Amino acid sequence: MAQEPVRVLVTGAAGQIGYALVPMIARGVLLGPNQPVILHMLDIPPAAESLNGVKMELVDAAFPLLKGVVATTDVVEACTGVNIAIMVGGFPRKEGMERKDVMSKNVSIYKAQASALEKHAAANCKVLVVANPANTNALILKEFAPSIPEKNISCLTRLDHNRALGQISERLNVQVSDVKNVIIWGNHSSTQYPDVNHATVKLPSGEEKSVRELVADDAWLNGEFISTVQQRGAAIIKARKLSSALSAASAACDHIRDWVLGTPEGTWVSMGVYSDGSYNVPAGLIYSFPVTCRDGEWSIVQGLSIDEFSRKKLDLTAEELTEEKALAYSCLS
Ligand SMILES: NC(=O)c1ccc[n+]([C@@H]2O[C@H](COP(=O)([O-])OP(=O)(O)OC[C@H]3O[C@@H](n4cnc5c(N)ncnc54)[C@H](O)[C@@H]3O)[C@@H](O)[C@H]2O)c1
Ligand SMILES: O=C(O)C[C@H](O)C(=O)O
Repeated sequence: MAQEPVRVLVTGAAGQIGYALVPMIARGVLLGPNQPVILHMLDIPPAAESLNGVKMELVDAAFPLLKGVVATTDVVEACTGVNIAIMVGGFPRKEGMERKDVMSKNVSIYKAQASALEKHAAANCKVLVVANPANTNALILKEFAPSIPEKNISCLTRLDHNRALGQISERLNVQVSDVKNVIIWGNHSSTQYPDVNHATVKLPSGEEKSVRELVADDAWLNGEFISTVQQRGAAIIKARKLSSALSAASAACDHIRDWVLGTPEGTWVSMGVYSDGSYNVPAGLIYSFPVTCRDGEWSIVQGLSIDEFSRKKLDLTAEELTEEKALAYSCLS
């Protein structure tokens, strides 16, 4: 029997992530090759013509899974009936800025769009915030959409997770698909903590070995590896004069696909989710944790050992998120 189409909202769809993301969604990268989709694309009036151009290209691409396109500058029309909302709309940082420097422009967008989603999205809509500062925008969206369950609101740290996998794969000269269970803790910012203490590599023999053992260079793992992942967004901006787009779009698809369809047995991924106090992270922050997903729900992986070095890093990034929350409220008032 033919499956009902899923309605997927992309805000900021005329921007550069949007341009990379919408064809991925229409090709089945988000929800699999058998799931039809209807795309809802939102942008602001100055971008309306460009948004219409993206719609024309989607029609011209004749994607078999794409059953309809709504391209609009009306937030209510954009949010109506959506099952998945990927919130990319906002302003990116430029070279030399930290992500929280775009806070005052972006948090107000998330306050405004929270109520449209709350009132008009389908029940149980899953929300992924991509726009920076991603954790704090997601928190503001959550606080101004109190009837959306907190388990349905997340932010993107999968890009950082994938960057960490990529760095380990290059260092060990192994396939990226054979590396798993890195963790991004905390904020999608330069205080995030990319942690390899539980990560493994599958060897050609089929045996799984710890990344720390295989790399055998703690100075690199505790130093350059961490700073490379933390600063990768800035390195891309320096090189491209634009922030990451194709890798961000791909990571957004990975995030939603695993959330909806489940993580493979024995594998976890990183998602920014509402803290319940696990690992002594203050409750009430949107913080990146290791999670597994099943039946459309994520759960934080419990019981991982945290050494003293890691503890300090988990706390530092939590402190930054607490400060960002206060800053966000001061921007809104
Ligand atoms: N979390 C991550 O891993 C990650 C990765 C890359 C980029 N980002 C962030 O994603 C955001 C988008 O990046 P980009 O490179 O696509 O930027 P972009 O400037 O190319 O596109 C952003 C789009 O959002 C639109 N927009 C602005 N205000 C809006 C509103 N109120 N409603 C709807 N649309 C609105 C703009 O008109 C523009 O078309 C930035 O904040 C960037 O920093 C996050
Ligand atoms: O770094 C940025 O500002 C863009 C994005 O958050 C990234 O990590 O690439």
